[in-house]
This record gives sequence, structure tokens and C-alpha cells, in this order.
Amino acid sequence: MKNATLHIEIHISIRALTMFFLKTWRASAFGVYGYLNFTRNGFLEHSKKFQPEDMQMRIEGKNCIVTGANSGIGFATAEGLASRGATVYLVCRNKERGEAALSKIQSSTGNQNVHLEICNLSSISEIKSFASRFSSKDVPVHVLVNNAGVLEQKRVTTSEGFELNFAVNVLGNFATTELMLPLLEKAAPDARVITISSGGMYTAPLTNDLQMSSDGNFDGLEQYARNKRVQVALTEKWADMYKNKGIGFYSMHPGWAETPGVAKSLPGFNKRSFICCPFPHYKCTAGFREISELVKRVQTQLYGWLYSLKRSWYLVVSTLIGLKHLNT
Ligand SMILES: NC(=O)c1ccc[n+]([C@@H]2O[C@H](COP(=O)([O-])OP(=O)(O)OC[C@H]3O[C@@H](n4cnc5c(N)ncnc54)[C@H](O)[C@@H]3O)[C@@H](O)[C@H]2O)c1
Repeated sequence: MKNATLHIEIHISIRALTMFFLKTWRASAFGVYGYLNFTRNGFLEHSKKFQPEDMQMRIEGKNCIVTGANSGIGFATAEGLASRGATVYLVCRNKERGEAALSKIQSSTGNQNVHLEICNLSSISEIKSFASRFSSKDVPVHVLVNNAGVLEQKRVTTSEGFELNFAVNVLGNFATTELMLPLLEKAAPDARVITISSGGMYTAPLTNDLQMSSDGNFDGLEQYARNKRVQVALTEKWADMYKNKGIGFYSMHPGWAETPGVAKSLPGFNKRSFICCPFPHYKCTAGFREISELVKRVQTQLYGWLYSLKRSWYLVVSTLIGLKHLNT
């Protein structure tokens, strides 16, 4: 338009720009790192270091608690522990889903020492009553797996007034661990607390705005990342406090696993993650078995080469951009 003047006012604070840059950088670096380490390829590569004797270890007589055990990683963990002979307590929020998981695990492992405890881990009062019920059994707890977790995209407040992601991932985790400490102490020096955090924590720094309440714009993914970062920070504190008391504290990232939780909270990510594993699952019938095995071997070899190639490239890039800063 003739003589038209376009006035654009841009108000960008240096702080906002820096935050945006840092966020983008963290997300990209995490994406590259995750692609190499958290996909099926990464798992196959890392699993070469697993020791067969560790994988077959029997743990009869050990009492293990797994939270969020009716689904995904929690279910697999509980089933794995039960198959190695442990006494397992499944802590689940929903009675029907918990009972279904209980009977599946009992029948797949043949282990009848698997029990169900109902507790909504977003509620401190429910956690307290679970802990007091459980403590009356007076059994040592050898392993506590803090697995239950949630990624709620909208800001939901629990009946006790806490933001939901924070309530389950941080507060629930914290309260369960603290209230189980006397029973964990009974199992010392053989007690462990394992918290399932997430590599997603690399996308957010540690913050004291625990319930993401100060900025008005709630971002569920960011809140989840912050929560997972807090879990690791708490684990480090506990590890330090209990290092001479026979309780080991560990946090871990399970890799990118296809679970009901991921399908619900991150459906886009769930579909995209297949790009990292472009080869289809094998559902071979007897006639195709041999040829399929051959193809599988070739693919594994190719994966190995590609993996080494990607890894060298990643090492060069990460050295250049100082990726180790993701740890802060
Ligand atoms: N799947 C992945 O790729 C992935 C990656 C990194 C970390 N994780 C972590 O692994 C853990 C398990 O996740 P998943 O992928 O198996 O998801 P999932 O949704 O299949 O399992 C989560 C479990 O937590 C339980 N849970 C949620 N809120 C609860 C509450 N208020 N009270 C009691 N139980 C509750 C659910 O019922 C479910 O059993 C989570 O802590 C998650 O953050 C998963």
C-alpha cells in the first residue's frame, strides 16, 4: 500500500530471549542424546554390558514395594522382581486395575507372595494411612521402587490443594520414602530406594517454583521435567544422609519405553519414537523364520555400525557445545 508505514513494536526482554535460547538448546541437546541412548538401539548397545549372572539373580526373602505397579514400567518391574522370587507389594491407586495386575503377575511367575496395597499417591493423607497399615506388618523393606508418575498437561489441583504433577511425582514420592525409612532401616545394610526419574529432566533446570504457580502459563511437560529434576536432587540428598546407614538411594532413567502412560500423555512422541526404530517387529511364521533371522542379524550389524558413527559425531558436537552443562 502506497505511503503506508508499517509500525512494528517488538518488546523482547533479554531475559526472555535467553530463557528461550536455553530452553531450545536443552531440548535439542536432550533430543540428540536421547536418540542415541534412550531408544531401542541405545538399549541394545547398553545391554551388551549386562552380566548374565546379575540378570538371573534370585532374591527370595526380599520384600520389595513397587508404586504404580499395575501398568507400564511398574508392572514390568514388579513382574521381574516376582519372577526372581521376591515378596512384592504392588501399590496401586485403582482396586480393579491393581487386582488384574496382581493376578497376572501371580500366574505368569507362579509366585504367590505378591500382594496388593491400595493408595492414591497424590494424597498425603492416603500415603500416611498406607504407611501406617504397612508398618503394622513390621517387615523389613529391602527395596522401594518409586515408580508411580504422571504427566498431566493441564493445571489440576488435588483435594489437598497441590498441583497434580507435583503432588504425585515429588510430594508422593517424598512422603512414601520418608515414611518407609524405619522399615528400610530394618533391612539395612541391604536396603535400596530406586526412584524412576526421567532423562526429560535435562530439559529443565532445578527451580524452587515447585508447583509452577508463579508465571501463570502452565506447561505440563515443563512441570514434569522440573519434577523429575527434583526427584534426582532429593535422591542425592538422601544418598548423602544415609550413606553410612546401609540404605542406598538411586535414581534412574528407564529409556523411552512404550507404555500406556506415554501413549496417553505424549501421543505425538509415542508415534515419533518409532522413527528411531524404523524396522518392524518380527512376527515370523515358521516358513519365514530362517530368512527373518538372517535379516535380523544383518540389521543388528548395521545398527552397530550406525550407532558407532552417530556416537562419534555426537561426542564431537557435545564436546563443542559443552553438553555436560545439562547436568545443572
Ligand atoms: N515410559 C517412558 O518412556 C518413561 C521415560 C522416562 C521416565 N518414565 C517414568 O517411569 C515411570 C512409569 O511410567 P510409565 O511410562 O510406565 O507410565 P504408566 O502411566 O504406564 O505408569 C504409571 C503408573 O503410575 C501410577 N500412578 C499415577 N498416578 C498415581 C497416583 N496418584 N497414585 C498411585 N499411582 C499412580 C499409574 O496408575 C500407573 O500404574 C514414571 O515415573 C515416568 O515418569 C517413563
